[in-house]
Amino acid sequence: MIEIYHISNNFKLTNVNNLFNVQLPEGVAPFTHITRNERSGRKQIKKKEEEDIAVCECKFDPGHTELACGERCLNVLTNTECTPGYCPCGTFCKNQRFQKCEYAKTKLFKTEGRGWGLLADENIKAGQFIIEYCGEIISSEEAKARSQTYESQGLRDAYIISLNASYFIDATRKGSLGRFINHSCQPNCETRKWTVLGETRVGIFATKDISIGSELAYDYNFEWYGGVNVRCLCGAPNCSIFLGAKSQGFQEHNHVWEDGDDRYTVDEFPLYDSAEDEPSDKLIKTNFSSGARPVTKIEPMKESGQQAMVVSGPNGSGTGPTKRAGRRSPNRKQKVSGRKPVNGKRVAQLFASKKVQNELIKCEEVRNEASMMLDSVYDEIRPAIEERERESLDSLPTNVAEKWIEASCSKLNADFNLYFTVVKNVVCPPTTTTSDPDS
Ligand SMILES: C[S@@+](CC[C@H](N)C(=O)[O-])C[C@H]1O[C@@H](n2cnc3c(N)ncnc32)[C@H](O)[C@@H]1O
Repeated sequence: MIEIYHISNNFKLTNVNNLFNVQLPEGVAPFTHITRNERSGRKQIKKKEEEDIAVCECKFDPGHTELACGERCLNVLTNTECTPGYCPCGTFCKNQRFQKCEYAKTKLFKTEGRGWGLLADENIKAGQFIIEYCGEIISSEEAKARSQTYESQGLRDAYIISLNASYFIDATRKGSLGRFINHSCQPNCETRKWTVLGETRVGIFATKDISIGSELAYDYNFEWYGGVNVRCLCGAPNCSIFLGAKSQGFQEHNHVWEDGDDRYTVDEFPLYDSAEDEPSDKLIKTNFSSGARPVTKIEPMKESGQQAMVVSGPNGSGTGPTKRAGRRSPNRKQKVSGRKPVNGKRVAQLFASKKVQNELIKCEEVRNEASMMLDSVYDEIRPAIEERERESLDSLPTNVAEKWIEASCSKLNADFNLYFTVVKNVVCPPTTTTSDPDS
Protein backbone atom coordinates (compact mmCIF):
# COMPACT_ATOMS: atom_id res chain seq x y z
CA MET A 1 0.00 0.00 0.00
CA ILE A 2 1.28 3.44 -0.79
CA GLU A 3 0.70 6.50 1.19
CA ILE A 4 0.36 9.65 -0.85
CA TYR A 5 1.36 12.93 0.66
CA HIS A 6 -1.14 15.62 -0.09
CA ILE A 7 0.58 18.90 -0.04
CA SER A 8 -1.11 22.22 0.03
CA ASN A 9 -1.57 23.58 -3.50
CA ASN A 10 -0.92 20.11 -4.79
CA PHE A 11 2.81 20.23 -4.79
CA LYS A 12 3.16 23.62 -6.33
CA LEU A 13 5.93 24.40 -8.76
CA THR A 14 6.68 28.00 -9.51
CA ASN A 15 8.98 28.98 -12.28
CA VAL A 16 11.46 31.61 -11.19
CA ASN A 17 14.27 32.47 -13.57
CA ASN A 18 14.02 29.05 -15.14
CA LEU A 19 14.39 27.45 -11.71
CA PHE A 20 11.45 25.74 -10.15
CA ASN A 21 10.80 26.45 -6.54
CA VAL A 22 9.83 23.06 -5.33
CA GLN A 23 7.79 22.61 -2.23
CA LEU A 24 8.73 19.27 -0.78
CA PRO A 25 6.60 17.13 1.49
CA GLU A 26 7.71 16.94 5.07
CA GLY A 27 10.32 14.27 5.67
CA VAL A 28 12.12 14.56 2.36
CA ALA A 29 15.83 15.04 2.99
CA PRO A 30 16.75 18.52 1.78
CA PHE A 31 18.49 19.00 -1.53
CA THR A 32 18.85 21.89 -3.92
CA HIS A 33 16.38 21.71 -6.76
CA ILE A 34 17.90 22.41 -10.17
CA THR A 35 16.59 22.07 -13.70
CA ARG A 36 19.95 22.24 -15.43
CA ASN A 37 23.05 20.18 -14.74
CA GLU A 38 25.78 21.94 -12.82
CA ARG A 39 29.45 21.38 -13.28
CA SER A 40 31.70 21.27 -10.31
CA GLY A 41 35.40 21.30 -10.98
CA ARG A 42 34.80 20.76 -14.67
CA LYS A 43 35.46 23.21 -17.42
CA GLN A 44 32.36 24.80 -18.88
CA ILE A 45 31.49 23.29 -22.21
CA LYS A 46 32.61 25.58 -24.99
CA LYS A 47 29.75 27.28 -26.78
CA LYS A 48 29.09 25.55 -30.07
CA GLU A 49 30.52 27.12 -33.19
CA GLU A 50 27.79 28.17 -35.57
CA GLU A 51 28.77 25.55 -38.15
CA ASP A 52 28.50 22.80 -35.52
CA ILE A 53 24.90 23.59 -34.70
CA ALA A 54 22.55 20.94 -36.03
CA VAL A 55 19.79 22.69 -37.95
CA CYS A 56 16.87 20.52 -38.98
CA GLU A 57 15.22 20.63 -42.39
CA CYS A 58 11.65 21.00 -41.17
CA LYS A 59 9.42 23.19 -43.33
CA PHE A 60 7.40 25.37 -41.04
CA ASP A 61 3.71 25.43 -41.95
CA PRO A 62 1.91 28.31 -40.21
CA GLY A 63 -1.37 26.46 -40.80
CA HIS A 64 -0.13 23.46 -38.81
CA THR A 65 2.01 24.79 -36.01
CA GLU A 66 1.41 21.60 -34.05
CA LEU A 67 3.59 19.75 -36.58
CA ALA A 68 6.63 21.96 -36.00
CA CYS A 69 9.65 19.70 -35.29
CA GLY A 70 7.60 16.59 -34.68
CA GLU A 71 8.77 13.01 -34.80
CA ARG A 72 10.12 13.33 -38.36
CA CYS A 73 12.39 16.26 -37.51
CA LEU A 74 15.99 15.29 -38.31
CA ASN A 75 17.11 16.52 -34.94
CA VAL A 76 14.42 14.57 -33.09
CA LEU A 77 15.46 11.45 -34.99
CA THR A 78 19.00 11.84 -33.72
CA ASN A 79 18.05 12.71 -30.12
CA THR A 80 19.28 16.27 -30.56
CA GLU A 81 17.35 19.33 -29.46
CA CYS A 82 16.94 22.22 -31.87
CA THR A 83 18.87 25.37 -31.06
CA PRO A 84 16.77 28.49 -30.46
CA GLY A 85 17.41 31.07 -33.14
CA TYR A 86 18.45 28.44 -35.67
CA CYS A 87 15.36 26.24 -35.99
CA PRO A 88 13.24 26.91 -39.11
CA CYS A 89 10.13 26.50 -36.94
CA GLY A 90 11.22 29.36 -34.68
CA THR A 91 9.25 29.70 -31.47
CA PHE A 92 6.86 26.94 -32.56
CA CYS A 93 9.65 24.33 -32.43
CA LYS A 94 8.59 21.49 -30.19
CA ASN A 95 12.00 20.01 -29.97
CA GLN A 96 13.36 22.00 -27.05
CA ARG A 97 11.81 20.05 -24.21
CA PHE A 98 14.88 19.82 -22.01
CA GLN A 99 15.67 23.49 -22.53
CA LYS A 100 12.13 24.58 -21.78
CA CYS A 101 11.65 22.10 -18.92
CA GLU A 102 8.56 20.67 -20.57
CA TYR A 103 8.12 18.08 -17.87
CA ALA A 104 5.07 15.91 -17.28
CA LYS A 105 3.10 16.68 -14.11
CA THR A 106 4.41 14.50 -11.33
CA LYS A 107 4.00 14.20 -7.61
CA LEU A 108 6.18 12.89 -4.82
CA PHE A 109 4.81 10.16 -2.62
CA LYS A 110 6.04 7.93 0.14
CA THR A 111 6.45 4.29 -0.87
CA GLU A 112 6.50 1.32 1.36
CA GLY A 113 10.10 0.33 1.90
CA ARG A 114 11.57 2.18 -1.08
CA GLY A 115 11.75 5.66 0.33
CA TRP A 116 10.15 8.37 -1.78
CA GLY A 117 8.90 7.80 -5.30
CA LEU A 118 7.40 9.84 -8.11
CA LEU A 119 3.84 9.48 -9.41
CA ALA A 120 2.31 10.57 -12.70
CA ASP A 121 0.03 13.47 -11.82
CA GLU A 122 -1.55 13.39 -15.27
CA ASN A 123 -2.01 10.76 -17.95
CA ILE A 124 1.27 10.35 -19.78
CA LYS A 125 1.56 9.05 -23.33
CA ALA A 126 4.04 6.39 -24.45
CA GLY A 127 7.23 8.10 -25.65
CA GLN A 128 6.51 11.31 -23.75
CA PHE A 129 9.40 13.16 -22.13
CA ILE A 130 8.75 13.06 -18.39
CA ILE A 131 11.63 14.81 -16.71
CA GLU A 132 15.35 15.39 -16.95
CA TYR A 133 17.67 13.63 -14.52
CA CYS A 134 19.62 16.69 -13.40
CA GLY A 135 22.47 16.87 -10.96
CA GLU A 136 26.08 17.83 -10.64
CA ILE A 137 28.36 16.61 -13.42
CA ILE A 138 31.42 15.06 -11.83
CA SER A 139 34.40 13.00 -12.93
CA SER A 140 34.60 9.29 -12.18
CA GLU A 141 37.26 9.95 -9.53
CA GLU A 142 34.98 12.47 -7.87
CA ALA A 143 32.08 10.01 -8.13
CA LYS A 144 34.09 7.37 -6.31
CA ALA A 145 35.20 9.80 -3.62
CA ARG A 146 31.67 11.14 -3.15
CA SER A 147 30.07 7.73 -2.94
CA GLN A 148 32.54 6.83 -0.19
CA THR A 149 31.69 10.04 1.63
CA TYR A 150 27.95 9.37 1.30
CA GLU A 151 28.54 5.86 2.55
CA SER A 152 30.39 7.11 5.58
CA GLN A 153 27.59 9.58 6.19
CA GLY A 154 25.15 6.67 6.22
CA LEU A 155 23.08 7.82 3.23
CA ARG A 156 20.97 4.93 2.09
CA ASP A 157 19.66 6.13 -1.23
CA ALA A 158 21.93 6.37 -4.24
CA TYR A 159 21.62 9.19 -6.73
CA ILE A 160 24.79 8.94 -8.79
CA ILE A 161 24.34 7.76 -12.34
CA SER A 162 26.87 7.50 -15.10
CA LEU A 163 26.66 9.87 -18.01
CA ASN A 164 29.46 8.35 -20.08
CA ALA A 165 32.83 6.71 -19.59
CA SER A 166 34.29 9.73 -17.86
CA TYR A 167 31.46 11.63 -16.22
CA PHE A 168 28.70 11.01 -13.74
CA ILE A 169 25.61 12.89 -12.66
CA ASP A 170 25.29 13.21 -8.91
CA ALA A 171 21.80 14.22 -7.83
CA THR A 172 22.45 13.68 -4.13
CA ARG A 173 22.83 17.31 -3.12
CA LYS A 174 21.48 19.04 -6.20
CA GLY A 175 18.99 17.54 -8.57
CA SER A 176 15.60 17.53 -10.22
CA LEU A 177 12.61 15.48 -9.15
CA GLY A 178 13.94 12.82 -11.55
CA ARG A 179 16.13 11.76 -8.63
CA PHE A 180 13.06 10.31 -6.90
CA ILE A 181 12.14 7.82 -9.61
CA ASN A 182 12.59 4.33 -8.26
CA HIS A 183 13.69 1.15 -9.97
CA SER A 184 11.29 -1.47 -11.28
CA CYS A 185 11.89 -4.78 -13.00
CA GLN A 186 8.68 -4.05 -14.94
CA PRO A 187 9.26 -0.38 -15.71
CA ASN A 188 7.04 2.13 -17.45
CA CYS A 189 9.86 4.57 -18.25
CA GLU A 190 13.38 4.48 -19.55
CA THR A 191 16.35 6.82 -19.67
CA ARG A 192 17.57 8.32 -22.92
CA LYS A 193 20.53 10.50 -23.66
CA TRP A 194 19.91 13.64 -25.65
CA THR A 195 22.25 16.25 -27.00
CA VAL A 196 21.13 19.67 -25.89
CA LEU A 197 23.11 22.72 -27.03
CA GLY A 198 26.14 20.48 -27.48
CA GLU A 199 25.88 18.77 -24.11
CA THR A 200 24.70 15.28 -23.29
CA ARG A 201 21.74 15.24 -20.95
CA VAL A 202 19.68 12.38 -19.56
CA GLY A 203 15.91 12.35 -19.80
CA ILE A 204 13.31 9.96 -18.49
CA PHE A 205 10.73 8.96 -21.09
CA ALA A 206 7.54 6.90 -20.86
CA THR A 207 7.79 3.52 -22.56
CA LYS A 208 4.03 2.97 -22.37
CA ASP A 209 0.90 4.96 -21.66
CA ILE A 210 0.92 5.76 -17.96
CA SER A 211 -2.26 6.68 -16.18
CA ILE A 212 -2.53 9.36 -13.57
CA GLY A 213 -1.62 8.09 -10.11
CA SER A 214 0.75 5.37 -11.32
CA GLU A 215 4.26 5.29 -9.95
CA LEU A 216 6.98 6.12 -12.46
CA ALA A 217 9.84 3.64 -12.56
CA TYR A 218 12.66 2.67 -14.85
CA ASP A 219 15.06 -0.23 -14.83
CA TYR A 220 18.27 0.93 -13.16
CA ASN A 221 20.12 -1.89 -14.82
CA PHE A 222 22.83 -1.81 -12.19
CA GLU A 223 26.29 -2.79 -13.20
CA TRP A 224 27.27 -4.57 -10.04
CA TYR A 225 30.94 -5.00 -9.26
CA GLY A 226 30.54 -6.36 -5.75
CA GLY A 227 29.34 -4.67 -2.65
CA VAL A 228 26.18 -4.79 -0.68
CA ASN A 229 23.03 -5.56 -2.58
CA VAL A 230 19.74 -3.85 -2.09
CA ARG A 231 16.75 -6.10 -2.18
CA CYS A 232 14.39 -4.97 -4.90
CA LEU A 233 10.93 -4.23 -3.59
CA CYS A 234 9.35 -3.33 -6.92
CA GLY A 235 6.84 -6.16 -6.56
CA ALA A 236 6.89 -7.09 -10.26
CA PRO A 237 6.19 -10.75 -11.00
CA ASN A 238 9.48 -10.95 -12.90
CA CYS A 239 11.40 -9.15 -10.14
CA SER A 240 15.07 -10.03 -10.19
CA ILE A 241 15.16 -9.87 -6.35
CA PHE A 242 18.03 -7.42 -6.11
CA LEU A 243 18.74 -4.13 -7.70
CA GLY A 244 21.47 -5.13 -10.08
CA ALA A 245 20.59 -8.81 -10.30
CA LYS A 246 21.07 -8.68 -14.04
CA SER A 247 24.66 -7.66 -13.82
CA GLN A 248 27.48 -10.16 -14.03
CA GLY A 249 29.08 -9.02 -10.81
CA PHE A 250 25.88 -9.59 -8.95
CA GLN A 251 25.60 -13.20 -10.03
CA GLU A 252 28.52 -14.01 -7.80
CA HIS A 253 26.84 -13.22 -4.54
CA ASN A 254 23.46 -13.34 -2.96
CA HIS A 255 23.27 -11.67 0.36
CA VAL A 256 22.77 -8.28 1.82
CA TRP A 257 22.63 -7.28 5.39
CA GLU A 258 21.73 -4.24 7.29
CA ASP A 259 20.25 -4.60 10.75
CA GLY A 260 16.67 -3.55 11.03
CA ASP A 261 16.36 -2.48 7.43
CA ASP A 262 14.09 -4.73 5.45
CA ARG A 263 15.64 -3.69 2.17
CA TYR A 264 18.98 -5.08 3.20
CA THR A 265 17.71 -8.37 4.60
CA VAL A 266 17.29 -11.32 2.35
CA ASP A 267 16.03 -14.77 3.15
CA GLU A 268 18.62 -17.43 2.65
CA PHE A 269 18.72 -18.50 -0.95
CA PRO A 270 19.72 -22.04 -1.82
CA LEU A 271 22.01 -22.12 -4.82
CA TYR A 272 21.52 -24.46 -7.73
CA ASP A 273 23.95 -25.39 -10.43
CA SER A 274 21.19 -26.23 -12.83
CA ALA A 275 17.50 -26.93 -12.93
CA GLU A 276 18.17 -30.61 -12.33
CA ASP A 277 20.38 -30.06 -9.32
CA GLU A 278 19.36 -30.89 -5.84
CA PRO A 279 18.85 -27.75 -3.82
CA SER A 280 22.07 -27.13 -1.98
CA ASP A 281 21.62 -27.20 1.75
CA LYS A 282 24.79 -25.18 2.13
CA LEU A 283 23.90 -21.56 2.20
CA ILE A 284 26.71 -19.37 1.21
CA LYS A 285 27.46 -16.76 3.77
CA THR A 286 28.93 -14.21 1.46
CA ASN A 287 30.27 -10.98 2.78
CA PHE A 288 31.80 -8.09 1.01
CA SER A 289 34.50 -5.66 1.76
CA SER A 290 32.98 -2.30 2.36
CA GLY A 291 35.30 -0.78 -0.22
CA ALA A 292 33.79 -2.76 -3.08
CA ARG A 293 30.92 -1.13 -4.84
CA PRO A 294 28.99 -1.33 -8.03
CA VAL A 295 29.83 1.18 -10.66
CA THR A 296 27.11 2.90 -12.56
CA LYS A 297 26.82 3.07 -16.27
CA ILE A 298 24.54 4.18 -18.98
CA GLU A 299 24.38 1.38 -21.43
CA PRO A 300 23.19 1.46 -25.01
CA MET A 301 19.64 0.16 -25.24
CA LYS A 302 18.46 -2.37 -27.76
CA GLU A 303 16.32 -0.95 -30.54
CA SER A 304 16.47 2.75 -30.06
CA GLY A 305 20.16 3.31 -29.41
CA GLN A 306 18.94 4.84 -26.20
CA GLN A 307 20.70 4.53 -22.94
CA ALA A 308 19.84 2.56 -19.86
CA MET A 309 20.88 4.18 -16.68
CA VAL A 310 22.20 2.51 -13.63
CA VAL A 311 22.59 4.05 -10.28
CA SER A 312 25.37 3.74 -7.81
CA GLY A 313 26.10 5.32 -4.55
CA PRO A 314 27.14 4.43 -1.08
CA ASN A 315 27.94 0.75 -1.29
CA GLY A 316 27.02 1.04 -4.86
CA SER A 317 23.34 1.54 -4.41
CA GLY A 318 22.59 3.89 -1.67
CA THR A 319 22.80 1.28 0.97
CA GLY A 320 23.51 2.07 4.53
CA PRO A 321 26.79 1.49 6.26
CA THR A 322 28.16 -2.01 5.78
CA LYS A 323 28.27 -3.02 9.39
CA ARG A 324 28.31 -6.69 8.66
CA ALA A 325 30.30 -6.46 5.51
CA GLY A 326 32.99 -9.01 4.92
CA ARG A 327 34.63 -10.84 2.09
CA ARG A 328 33.42 -12.76 -0.91
CA SER A 329 33.71 -16.49 -0.47
CA PRO A 330 36.05 -18.04 -3.01
CA ASN A 331 34.41 -21.46 -2.55
CA ARG A 332 30.95 -20.53 -3.45
CA LYS A 333 29.04 -22.64 -5.84
CA GLN A 334 28.87 -20.84 -9.16
CA LYS A 335 25.73 -20.97 -11.19
CA VAL A 336 26.68 -22.60 -14.45
CA SER A 337 24.85 -23.63 -17.57
CA GLY A 338 22.64 -26.67 -16.98
CA ARG A 339 23.96 -28.37 -20.11
CA LYS A 340 27.09 -30.49 -19.89
CA PRO A 341 29.49 -30.24 -22.85
CA VAL A 342 29.57 -33.24 -25.14
CA ASN A 343 32.55 -35.48 -24.55
CA GLY A 344 33.65 -36.15 -28.13
CA LYS A 345 35.82 -39.15 -27.30
CA ARG A 346 33.05 -40.86 -25.39
CA VAL A 347 30.51 -40.15 -28.09
CA ALA A 348 32.94 -41.46 -30.72
CA GLN A 349 32.88 -44.87 -29.01
CA LEU A 350 29.15 -45.08 -29.65
CA PHE A 351 29.75 -45.25 -33.38
CA ALA A 352 30.79 -48.52 -34.99
CA SER A 353 32.50 -46.85 -37.92
CA LYS A 354 36.19 -46.14 -37.41
CA LYS A 355 35.92 -43.31 -39.89
CA VAL A 356 33.23 -41.61 -37.82
CA GLN A 357 35.22 -42.18 -34.64
CA ASN A 358 38.27 -40.51 -36.17
CA GLU A 359 36.18 -37.65 -37.45
CA LEU A 360 34.74 -37.05 -33.99
CA ILE A 361 38.10 -37.32 -32.26
CA LYS A 362 39.50 -34.75 -34.70
CA CYS A 363 36.58 -32.41 -33.93
CA GLU A 364 37.19 -32.89 -30.23
CA GLU A 365 40.86 -31.99 -30.63
CA VAL A 366 40.02 -28.84 -32.56
CA ARG A 367 37.53 -27.90 -29.88
CA ASN A 368 40.06 -28.43 -27.10
CA GLU A 369 42.55 -26.22 -28.93
CA ALA A 370 39.88 -23.53 -29.36
CA SER A 371 39.06 -23.77 -25.64
CA MET A 372 42.69 -23.39 -24.69
CA MET A 373 43.04 -20.43 -27.00
CA LEU A 374 39.95 -18.79 -25.51
CA ASP A 375 41.33 -19.30 -21.99
CA SER A 376 44.67 -17.82 -22.91
CA VAL A 377 43.05 -14.81 -24.62
CA TYR A 378 40.96 -14.31 -21.51
CA ASP A 379 44.07 -14.30 -19.33
CA GLU A 380 45.61 -11.79 -21.69
CA ILE A 381 42.66 -9.41 -21.76
CA ARG A 382 41.74 -9.82 -18.11
CA PRO A 383 43.76 -6.80 -16.94
CA ALA A 384 41.98 -4.67 -19.55
CA ILE A 385 38.59 -5.97 -18.42
CA GLU A 386 39.40 -5.33 -14.79
CA GLU A 387 40.60 -1.86 -15.59
CA ARG A 388 37.38 -1.23 -17.49
CA GLU A 389 35.40 -2.34 -14.47
CA ARG A 390 37.46 -0.23 -12.11
CA GLU A 391 37.30 2.86 -14.26
CA SER A 392 33.73 2.24 -15.40
CA LEU A 393 34.75 2.60 -19.01
CA ASP A 394 32.09 2.04 -21.61
CA SER A 395 34.00 -0.26 -23.88
CA LEU A 396 37.14 -2.34 -24.25
CA PRO A 397 39.86 -1.23 -26.65
CA THR A 398 38.99 -2.47 -30.15
CA ASN A 399 42.07 -4.70 -30.53
CA VAL A 400 41.27 -6.43 -27.24
CA ALA A 401 37.62 -6.88 -28.15
CA GLU A 402 38.57 -8.22 -31.59
CA LYS A 403 40.88 -10.84 -30.10
CA TRP A 404 38.17 -11.96 -27.74
CA ILE A 405 35.55 -12.12 -30.48
CA GLU A 406 37.87 -14.10 -32.74
CA ALA A 407 38.68 -16.65 -30.04
CA SER A 408 35.02 -16.92 -29.03
CA CYS A 409 33.95 -17.48 -32.63
CA SER A 410 36.58 -20.19 -33.10
CA LYS A 411 35.32 -21.92 -29.97
CA LEU A 412 31.70 -21.68 -31.10
CA ASN A 413 32.64 -22.93 -34.53
CA ALA A 414 34.49 -25.90 -33.04
CA ASP A 415 31.52 -26.70 -30.78
CA PHE A 416 29.18 -26.49 -33.72
CA ASN A 417 31.35 -28.77 -35.86
CA LEU A 418 31.44 -31.38 -33.12
CA TYR A 419 27.68 -31.34 -32.59
CA PHE A 420 27.04 -31.24 -36.30
CA THR A 421 29.29 -34.25 -36.92
CA VAL A 422 27.44 -36.25 -34.26
CA VAL A 423 24.03 -35.37 -35.69
CA LYS A 424 25.15 -35.91 -39.28
CA ASN A 425 26.43 -39.42 -38.52
CA VAL A 426 23.33 -40.34 -36.55
CA VAL A 427 20.96 -39.12 -39.22
CA CYS A 428 23.02 -40.27 -42.22
CA PRO A 429 25.39 -43.05 -41.08
CA PRO A 430 28.14 -43.78 -43.60
CA THR A 431 27.48 -46.79 -45.81
CA THR A 432 29.94 -49.55 -44.93
CA THR A 433 31.79 -51.44 -47.66
CA THR A 434 34.21 -54.27 -46.98
CA SER A 435 36.88 -52.57 -49.09
CA ASP A 436 36.88 -49.51 -46.82
CA PRO A 437 39.74 -50.04 -44.33
CA ASP A 438 38.44 -47.27 -42.05
CA SER A 439 34.89 -48.51 -41.77
C1 LIG B 1 17.52 7.41 -7.18
S1 LIG B 1 16.99 6.98 -5.56
C2 LIG B 1 15.24 6.88 -5.76
C3 LIG B 1 14.53 7.75 -4.74
C4 LIG B 1 14.58 7.26 -3.34
N1 LIG B 1 13.56 6.25 -3.14
C5 LIG B 1 14.41 8.37 -2.32
O1 LIG B 1 13.67 8.20 -1.36
O2 LIG B 1 15.04 9.40 -2.46
C6 LIG B 1 17.52 5.29 -5.58
C7 LIG B 1 17.37 4.61 -4.24
O3 LIG B 1 16.00 4.32 -3.95
C8 LIG B 1 15.88 3.00 -3.40
N2 LIG B 1 15.15 2.17 -4.37
C9 LIG B 1 14.81 2.51 -5.63
N3 LIG B 1 14.12 1.52 -6.22
C10 LIG B 1 14.03 0.53 -5.34
C11 LIG B 1 13.44 -0.77 -5.36
N4 LIG B 1 12.81 -1.24 -6.44
N5 LIG B 1 13.55 -1.55 -4.27
C12 LIG B 1 14.20 -1.09 -3.17
N6 LIG B 1 14.76 0.13 -3.06
C13 LIG B 1 14.68 0.93 -4.14
C14 LIG B 1 17.29 2.49 -3.20
O4 LIG B 1 17.71 2.82 -1.89
C15 LIG B 1 18.10 3.27 -4.20
O5 LIG B 1 19.43 3.45 -3.80
